[in-house]
Amino acid sequence: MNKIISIHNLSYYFGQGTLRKQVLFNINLEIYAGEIVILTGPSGSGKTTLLTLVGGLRSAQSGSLQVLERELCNASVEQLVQARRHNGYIFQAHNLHGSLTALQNVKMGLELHNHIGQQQMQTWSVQMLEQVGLGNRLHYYPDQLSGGQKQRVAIARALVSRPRIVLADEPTASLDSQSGRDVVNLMQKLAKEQACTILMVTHDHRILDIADRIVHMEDGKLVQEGSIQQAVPMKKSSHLGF
Ligand SMILES: Nc1ncnc2c1ncn2[C@@H]1O[C@H](COP(=O)(O)OP(=O)(O)OP(=O)(O)O)[C@@H](O)[C@H]1O
Repeated sequence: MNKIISIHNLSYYFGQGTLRKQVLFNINLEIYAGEIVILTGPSGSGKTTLLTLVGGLRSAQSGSLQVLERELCNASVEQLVQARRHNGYIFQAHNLHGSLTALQNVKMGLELHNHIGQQQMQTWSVQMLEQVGLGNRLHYYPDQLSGGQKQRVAIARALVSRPRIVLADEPTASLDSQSGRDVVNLMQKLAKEQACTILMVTHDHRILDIADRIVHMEDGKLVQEGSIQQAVPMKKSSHLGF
């Protein structure tokens, strides 16, 4: 299988000088093309930090983090911007622009891709909103949509550029149980159709079954497989990429 993300002895520190604090310790993990990997663990264990490093939203100081064969550890700002072009992001708060319609928000997902013409952007964005069941809400503003609908717009925005990797941080946290289930089912379906890899942070045990693999973090470290099985009920087998 094709390795999409390859992490070796990765450590991360926040702050400088006497305020410097290590939050990730020697992380080792491999993620393959088309996998859905869920990161779980207690609050403060480093899940979001790891997700943002993989997403090129910050750069790690030590070890190796290769995403699509690019080294992101100690990467420059420009290298991180380049790396982000291949990613779609979905966050807990949908982060839609309140002054833009659903369609305009989805088009923003194509903003970095300047080789795509206006007409193409329009067509792809409409098609993507139709795929998430919002073809009849193209011109609605976020305020006029339910929580689940807003999150579906966020999914459409993340996937419209057909990213190789989708990074999701607590995508169901603000949703009721049914909307949360609908949202992850949709992510799973679209990701499989587009053959993209998903790395998702969640505390929501109701959605763990969509994972091909569950990775558990504690105190900035990935913990062993045995501990994962004790920590979270799983419907599918899991293993760490050590
Ligand atoms: N910008 C920051 N500056 C300094 N420390 C930070 C910063 N962001 C996070 N931390 C610290 O890094 C550690 C890991 O935080 P992180 O947000 O990655 O954990 P998490 O597992 O995602 O937690 P949660 O489930 O609550 O979101 C925590 O101790 C946190 O306080």
